[in-house]
Amino acid sequence: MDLKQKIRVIPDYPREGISYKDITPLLRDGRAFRYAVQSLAAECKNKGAELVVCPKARGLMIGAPLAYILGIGLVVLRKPGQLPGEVFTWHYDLEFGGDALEVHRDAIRPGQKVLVADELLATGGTAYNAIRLVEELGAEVVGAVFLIELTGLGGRVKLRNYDTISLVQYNY
Ligand SMILES: O=P(O)(O)OC[C@H]1O[C@H](OP(=O)(O)OP(=O)(O)O)[C@H](O)[C@@H]1O
Ligand SMILES: Nc1ncnc2[nH]cnc12
Repeated sequence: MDLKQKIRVIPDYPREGISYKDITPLLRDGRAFRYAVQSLAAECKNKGAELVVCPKARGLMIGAPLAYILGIGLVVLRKPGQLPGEVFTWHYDLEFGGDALEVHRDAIRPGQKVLVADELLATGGTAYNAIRLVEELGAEVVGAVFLIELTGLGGRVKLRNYDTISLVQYNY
């Protein structure tokens, strides 16, 4: 199945120069959605992962069904202030200002094998910091998995120490 046909490219959104990859048409096509997640699951089923960890909103749309198919747990990294229990906060710098990801302190255990999953890899800043957070808690990242990769933006180089998988590629 050609998944690119199910991804809508919107020029100059959310601002001029950005070529936005909109996955909502793929998500609402049941066959395409299932094919995409099953394909990702097939790529990472032999990694021995015990947990899928995904950053925030859109990562969850891929991370949750991936964890379900693999039969392993799911942990979501949230923006600060959105989790009710005791949290671990990972602060990081982005090109334009700072950001942070938060996780329940007891959600990721030392030594656990983790797949980091997101819907899109661009500069790799988000995935890299998700990985750093996971490692800070003593777990091991066995792969980074994405529905879409923007190959010209350097994400794969930033994640060069990790096995990086993507299903659909665009230059930017
Ligand atoms: O590789 P990067 O340059 O870090 O870009 C990729 C990230 O950008 C988007 O998230 P966004 O920050 O828009 O937040 P969202 O989770 O609310 O979708 C996307 O879901 C990735 O997480
Ligand atoms: N071009 C893009 N389209 C959709 N989401 C993104 N996140 C970062 N870059 C993106």
